[in-house]
Amino acid sequence: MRTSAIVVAGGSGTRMKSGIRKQYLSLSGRPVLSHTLQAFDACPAVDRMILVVPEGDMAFCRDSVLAPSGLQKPVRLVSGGKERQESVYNGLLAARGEADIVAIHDGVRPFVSSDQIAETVRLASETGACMLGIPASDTLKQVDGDGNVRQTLDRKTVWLAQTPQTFRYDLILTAHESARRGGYSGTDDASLAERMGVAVRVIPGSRLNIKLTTPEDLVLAEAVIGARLAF
Ligand SMILES: Nc1ccn([C@@H]2O[C@H](COP(=O)(O)OP(=O)(O)OP(=O)(O)O)[C@@H](O)[C@H]2O)c(=O)n1
Ligand SMILES: C[C@](O)(CO)[C@H](O)COP(=O)(O)O
Repeated sequence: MRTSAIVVAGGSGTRMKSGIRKQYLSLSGRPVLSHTLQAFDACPAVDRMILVVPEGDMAFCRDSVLAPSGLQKPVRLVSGGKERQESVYNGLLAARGEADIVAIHDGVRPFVSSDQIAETVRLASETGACMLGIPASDTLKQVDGDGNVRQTLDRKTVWLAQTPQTFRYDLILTAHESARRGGYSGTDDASLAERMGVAVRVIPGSRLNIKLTTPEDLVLAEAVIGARLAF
């Protein structure tokens, strides 16, 4: 099965409140995005990559992210959209004809493991859809607009979604096109498949597979890098 990774890095990083887009911030001397791409480059289950970036960043990404990263697999640059869902869709269109399976991943999750990527590919090849997640370990509260607890949720059945979210290509393209026709906007790709009635398999990711979203996440990221260097 031909497998393409679609790494989405077309966002503005508003919540990170940094001078440059968070996907380009330096982690251990390399851009965040370089760490992410190298995890997919090292995964034997992935044949090629599509990197989705803001339209105006193409030359920068080519010269300052891809070139120094020493990637072995082909990477194609594609321009992103206004929302993550549109960026993914642009990546899907670019993968047409080259992929039977697509692993869709946030470019700002640099600590994903190649083994876990491979396992999502293996299972998506069998079932059509597989994603990483972690079971909720904190007590979950539903909170109303006034900041008061409305109810405590049963956390036994709640998992926090991660990426990659990996699908049979035709399945996820159909789901995206259905969402576009229906005006549905989801915060992840699995939700588009779910609304089509697809059973999405969730397998354990890692608490280290963090999404760099706010400045505190950078502190965590440096700690992960430090811990890795220590072992
Ligand atoms: N129009 C967009 C928005 C997001 N993303 C990507 O989707 C991933 C998860 O999105 P998020 O963490 O929300 O990134 P941003 O949208 O950049 O952050 P913010 O919401 O703080 O602006 C990131 O790798 C981001 O670059 C994208 O490719 N295209
Ligand atoms: C796709 C995702 O990472 C799964 O948890 C998450 O939904 C992305 O949300 P964001 O607001 O686009 O970062």
